[in-house]
Amino acid sequence: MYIRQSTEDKDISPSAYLAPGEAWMIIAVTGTPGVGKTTVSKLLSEKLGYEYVSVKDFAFERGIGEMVGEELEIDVDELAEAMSREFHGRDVVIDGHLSHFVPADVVIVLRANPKLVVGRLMERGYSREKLAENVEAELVDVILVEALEENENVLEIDTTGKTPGEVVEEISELLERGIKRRFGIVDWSGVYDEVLPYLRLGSGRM
Ligand SMILES: Nc1ncnc2c1ncn2[C@@H]1O[C@H](COP(=O)(O)OP(=O)(O)O)[C@@H](O)[C@H]1O
Repeated sequence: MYIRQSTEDKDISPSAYLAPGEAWMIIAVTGTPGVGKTTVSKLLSEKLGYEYVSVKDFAFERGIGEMVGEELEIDVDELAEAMSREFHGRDVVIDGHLSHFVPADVVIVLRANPKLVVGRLMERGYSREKLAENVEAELVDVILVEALEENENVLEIDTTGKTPGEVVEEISELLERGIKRRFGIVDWSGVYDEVLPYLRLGSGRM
């Protein structure tokens, strides 16, 4: 199991997100599929008056990546380059589980109890394998760890038991307070047994 680092909660002024002279802000919203990225990103962009951009649509429209079966496999370097170029000088909320690979002023990592992720992905008709892959990823903090490797400014938000509006309020408040880095706020080890039947090791295929 992933060994959690201690929570950091640093108070820094809001302007610390932006380099001197920059008046725009790029916010990346990432997380495991099903945690609520699209719902929260759209609401957040409305509240802030920012543009909303979906990584998937952006990549598809510009021919970044290639179709593998029914899925678009996105080249993250190409994505990061194209987004940096296009979003220079614009206020944007980027929605997608690859958004943390794009240069952003802050990365919001949404988290949700893996039990919720199971329910939402089953509803979407995910295959057993894709379901397992994603529930495991949420359980052991895969996206959070990647985001921390990619960006200094990472805010982890637990959406469990909250409405999308409450999540957006929490994000706005952290941004207003100028909090640049906060993580280590969830621990899913307690629900491991309950989601075990949905994991790859639970199906004897490890
Ligand atoms: N606090 C919350 N934040 C975001 N989504 C939530 C929340 N509570 C329930 N939901 C629901 O969870 C689902 C998340 O779907 P979606 O936003 O498409 O996730 P993702 O983009 O991460 O795959 C939606 O049906 C949404 O209404």
